[in-house]
Amino acid sequence: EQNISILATGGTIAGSAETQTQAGYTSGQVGVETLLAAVPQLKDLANVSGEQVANVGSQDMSDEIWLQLAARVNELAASRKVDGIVITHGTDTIEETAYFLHLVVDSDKPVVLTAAMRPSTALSADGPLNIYNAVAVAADEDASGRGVLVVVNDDIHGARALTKTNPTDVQTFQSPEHGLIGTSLYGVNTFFRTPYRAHTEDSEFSLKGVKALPRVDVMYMHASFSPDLIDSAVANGARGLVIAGVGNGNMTAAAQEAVRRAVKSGVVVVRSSRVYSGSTGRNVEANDDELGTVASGELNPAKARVLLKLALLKTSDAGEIQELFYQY
Ligand SMILES: NC(=O)C[C@H](N)C(=O)O
Repeated sequence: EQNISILATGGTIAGSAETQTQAGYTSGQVGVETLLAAVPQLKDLANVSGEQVANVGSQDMSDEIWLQLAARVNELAASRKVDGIVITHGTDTIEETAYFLHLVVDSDKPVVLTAAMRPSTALSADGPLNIYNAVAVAADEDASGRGVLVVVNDDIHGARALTKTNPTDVQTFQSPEHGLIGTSLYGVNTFFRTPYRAHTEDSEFSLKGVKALPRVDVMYMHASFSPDLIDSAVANGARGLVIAGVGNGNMTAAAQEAVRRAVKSGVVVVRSSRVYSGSTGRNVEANDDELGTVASGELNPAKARVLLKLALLKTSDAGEIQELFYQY
């Protein structure tokens, strides 16, 4: 029998409300033992054990929790007694945590995140079956080597691809560029593909000796953007900035001037897009060669921020960081 460790971090999956039928609720209320007790069928899949790492709504996910979680995942994955790991998480930032772990976990054992859109107390709560499927994927040898996965609503997503698309819909997650890694139907898994970019064992990123991550801020572009926000982020210690640009990572002329100032002061600026899908290309409308900026490719602003934080642990050279954005 496979041994699966479950690390709980909070989220709606651990949320609770006063009644079964209300929209309002609080995330991160219920402990890991209660989550597991709601799915007694897990014993048919694997030998599971639970640990509470945090209990927050994932809007409060932080660098500190990421570092703690990554260290624990790497420790468990290195143990011969652990075959796979499941992490319960909020949906709001699951794509960031999943991509972070995708880059810093040094193991080919399955690491599977799961979540829910309805709190644990709701009518037709989606958490229990999601946990069941996540454990089934984590216990599946065929899941190994596919990077960090997110199992929700019968779908198996890759960490790099998935994004949340709706604030309330149970079917909120999509992988718009490359589609699903597979499906899990009542614990029966089908795999379609393996992510093609480098990850986990092949990733060059390591958190050994890292006590804190560099500050990277996201600037959301729109008509009449206030460029002083960029200067302010730099003055307050940002080492990197991600522009959530309009269209192909575009920004106002005044924002470009502020970006030039930021780059001149040694801050690395990545251009991504506020558009839901597609790729922000180098030198398309904005001239990255001339601005000294980096194009994010398919990474949305939140994920570009994750990669930039890790890249800045290695280098502040925009050219080298562009290469990392092509590779990961
Ligand atoms: N559905 C959810 O999990 C949303 C919640 N705010 C969270 O991310 O923790």
